[in-house]
Amino acid sequence: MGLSLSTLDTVPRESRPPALPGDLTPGIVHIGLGAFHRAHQAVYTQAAGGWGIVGVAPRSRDVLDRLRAQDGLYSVVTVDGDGSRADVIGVHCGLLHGGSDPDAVVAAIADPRTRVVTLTVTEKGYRLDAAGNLTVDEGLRAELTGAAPPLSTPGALVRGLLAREAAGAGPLAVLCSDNMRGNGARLRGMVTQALGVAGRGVPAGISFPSAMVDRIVPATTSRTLDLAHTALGVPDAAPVTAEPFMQWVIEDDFPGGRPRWERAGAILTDDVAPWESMKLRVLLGVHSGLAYLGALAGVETIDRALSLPGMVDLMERLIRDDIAPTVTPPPGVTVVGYGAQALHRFANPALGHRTLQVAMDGTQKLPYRLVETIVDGRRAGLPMELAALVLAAWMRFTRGTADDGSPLPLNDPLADRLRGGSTVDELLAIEEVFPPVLREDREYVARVEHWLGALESGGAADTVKAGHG
Ligand SMILES: NC(=O)c1ccc[n+]([C@@H]2O[C@H](COP(=O)([O-])OP(=O)(O)OC[C@H]3O[C@@H](n4cnc5c(N)ncnc54)[C@H](O)[C@@H]3O)[C@@H](O)[C@H]2O)c1
Ligand SMILES: O=P(O)(O)OC[C@@H](O)[C@@H](O)[C@H](O)[C@H](O)CO
Repeated sequence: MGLSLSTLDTVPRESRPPALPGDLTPGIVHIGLGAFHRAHQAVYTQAAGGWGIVGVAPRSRDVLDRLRAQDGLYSVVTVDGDGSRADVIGVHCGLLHGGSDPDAVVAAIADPRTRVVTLTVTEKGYRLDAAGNLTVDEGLRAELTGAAPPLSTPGALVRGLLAREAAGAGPLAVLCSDNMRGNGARLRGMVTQALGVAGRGVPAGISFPSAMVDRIVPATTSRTLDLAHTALGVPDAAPVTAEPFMQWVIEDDFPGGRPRWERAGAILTDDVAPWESMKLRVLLGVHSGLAYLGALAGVETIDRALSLPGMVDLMERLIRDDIAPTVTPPPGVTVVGYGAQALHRFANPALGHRTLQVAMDGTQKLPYRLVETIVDGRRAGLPMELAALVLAAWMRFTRGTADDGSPLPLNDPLADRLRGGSTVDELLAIEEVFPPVLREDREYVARVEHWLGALESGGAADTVKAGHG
């Protein structure tokens, strides 16, 4: 017998949730039942108390079926060098599959009890280009105009918001929990454009707060299953692993009300921007650097990439010399201190966060993690030397082989175009990723070419060890 309501009383008391899903009011519809939502927003919402989440799996049914078999229960296994603990989360009071039952998703968004819709659908799920334009093909147009079932995220949101308006179901906040620059404004832009295709405007009383979300949550592995089983005494088929650290900074704009997320330490503010740019440029810029350099060096996990000789020094210099001058931190925080904390978190050996997981979807991630940093730094007259190395590492990564010749999978929506583009200029010409000002900066292009050459001739490990081009 696995984890479920009927076995919960066999689970150690300290691991049990404070309330059961059936006791909660379904005030949130969350789209994207991935690992991050389950270890972050669900944890905050459980601690807030009273609010239940209707979880929507937009595509694959795998996690949904596992959760349904467990009455919505699963555990978060928090790991660090000192050991692990498991906490059962019991906050999902409804579970829907968007792919096979899109009408149920529309009905949930239109339900007057719903006051917040949240999303973790990865950057590509929003179907926006770098400039924030919605990519509308025939299929999406049919979804938005009601000619086809709303299977995509824009489709589900538009049909749900229109049904909600028709039902007079009241105000609502639509909250993005994905890593994206200006995520509230981008989501508002996406919904506005999508509604425009349907010939409609954004209904009154709908807000799109910005948020910065942070917790390292690697993909679940068999080790996660083992740790959860050991801690709970019963098998859990849907656990997630997470680091102890978690942070959520949210723009406090919830016209229909919200859970008391601050009970679990969330920061409610009127200005998320400094938190967001610090996280995207420092933590995620460095994360991507470790992922590409580490993958090229044949290193499987982020902590092992950080332990390559010279890597800590290189990342500290990247933060101090290249990234920090482009970031205005929130009051009371220093970028270098924040960066040191990020490096400490990345060094957690128990996370097993795979370099290839962090490396995926590079064309979606690089603009806000690295490219905008480089453009700002160059505009300020800085050399941006180590940022050029990270960019060169991504370019080298797109060639599809590690330094020892073993294949590296290129998991990216623009993969076809990347395989074709082999020179620095050809890659910098991908306008969805790079603005013209970067390829026009010939001195900088030469720097990137120089690092790419160093990576190709000497390999990533030796290039990092040397620490200079
Ligand atoms: N995992 C982390 O450490 C972490 C931390 C902070 C933020 N995030 C954010 O959360 C996102 C998801 O991370 P995760 O760890 O849950 O990944 P995951 O692979 O476990 O889940 C991805 C989710 O996105 C959905 N999805 C993927 N492509 C989609 C598409 N085209 N349309 C609609 N839905 C789509 C999937 O159905 C799934 O629910 C990340 O992309 C990031 O923006 C993750
Ligand atoms: O989740 P992704 O694929 O967008 O990015 C991978 C990681 O860089 C990211 O998830 C970080 O672990 C996370 O953002 C830390 O809060």
